[in-house]
Amino acid sequence: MRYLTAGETHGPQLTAIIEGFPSNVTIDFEAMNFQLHRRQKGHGRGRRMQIEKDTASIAGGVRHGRTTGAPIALVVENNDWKHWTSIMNIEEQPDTDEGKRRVNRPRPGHADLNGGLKYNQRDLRNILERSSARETTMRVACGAVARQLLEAFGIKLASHVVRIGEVEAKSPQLPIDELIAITEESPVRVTDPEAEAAMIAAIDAAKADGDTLGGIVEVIVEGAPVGLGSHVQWDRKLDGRIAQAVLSIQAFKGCEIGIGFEAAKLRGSSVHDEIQYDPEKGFRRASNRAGGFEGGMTTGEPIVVRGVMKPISTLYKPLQSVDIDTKEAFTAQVERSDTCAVPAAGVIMENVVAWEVAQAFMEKFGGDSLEEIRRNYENYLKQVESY
Ligand SMILES: Cc1cc2nc3c(=O)[nH]c(=O)nc-3n(C[C@H](O)[C@H](O)[C@H](O)COP(=O)(O)O)c2cc1C
Ligand SMILES: C=C(O[C@@H]1CC(C(=O)O)=C[C@@H](OP(=O)(O)O)[C@H]1O)C(=O)O
Repeated sequence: MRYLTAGETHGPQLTAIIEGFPSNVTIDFEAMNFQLHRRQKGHGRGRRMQIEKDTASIAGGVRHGRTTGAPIALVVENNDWKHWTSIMNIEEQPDTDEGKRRVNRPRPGHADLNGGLKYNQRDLRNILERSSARETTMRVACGAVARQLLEAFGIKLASHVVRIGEVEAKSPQLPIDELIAITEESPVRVTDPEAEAAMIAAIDAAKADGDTLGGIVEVIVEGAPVGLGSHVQWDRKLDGRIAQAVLSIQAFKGCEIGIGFEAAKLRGSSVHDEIQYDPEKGFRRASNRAGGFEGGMTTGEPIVVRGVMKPISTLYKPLQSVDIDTKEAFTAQVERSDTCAVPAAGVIMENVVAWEVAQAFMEKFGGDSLEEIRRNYENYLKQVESY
């Protein structure tokens, strides 16, 4: 199972094609679009999110509400395109820099300069348009389709914000449905009201200073069976693949599985999860500091992944840069921008993790139709139960 995305942030639309998705999965369009809606929320986003009302339409691979096994084509239209039609004109460009809204003063922290040098583009907008996190709309749409397959097997995902700037939220050990219900109501996706107020104040203060903030989000996956991923080859280790997916989200610079970096400080006896056996439930762990992984395979305990997002690179009080034409020192270009997108990024992370788990699920249980996957899955569960 794989997918590719295409499209520019201010172009007409974003597109994705999913290949290898099984047949006979009922697609809940409302649930898919709910994920896109969640991605648009969160305190600290810029004006763009008021312009867009993201909904995905399906242009292939689904008939009468069910997948057919054919590639699934997804489209999200950019409402903002109407304001950018001449600037983004695909066939001919206006002659003036102003008409093109040319970018020639690269923003430190963004893809502008590296992309301009690498692709030999003197208008850095040609880099900006594709490097923008607008692209994550399609990653969320694909993840939202993948999680419908996971849900058919009782696998659920949730996320919450752990940190924004200096403010840390209490990390609750709540049942997953409760975590989902509370975070959905919070403008910064936390369950801790004190931290919520402090995070909102920190975002507002950064905005007032023309500055930005990053943070940490945690994703939890419940219900994944033991044995997704594999120890036998480096690129089959599911924890490694999840880390790659997380680090590929724009502005993500770190990823932890379970207690992650904390493990460096502790002795083995305080890190590893002791093994127990329950005649009813089978093999279990006394704790889950490993975050649901050993040897690149799921243990059957919840998967716990954290991602670190750096502060947004575009500053309304810009940092020092260089004009690529004159080579003179100049302040970086200012584009309309978010102050903090950590809450939205948590939703993105949830959906990219969903994709990786679904892909590993497909590798393990194979099958072209939902029925075939279910047979394989149930047989495997019997094997594990009688082990
Ligand atoms: C949800 C989300 C929203 C973002 N919004 C902005 C933004 O408004 N302005 C900006 O400069 N960067 C924004 N970014 C980050 C940039 O896209 C990212 O820093 C850039 O593509 C360079 O990639 P890198 O930071 O991974 O190296 C956002 C990232 C995410 C995940
Ligand atoms: C459009 C989205 O995020 C954008 C990500 C982004 C960036 O540089 O990554 C810059 C901003 O773009 P714009 O200048 O059009 O407002 C954000 O709004 C989105 O998340 O859908």
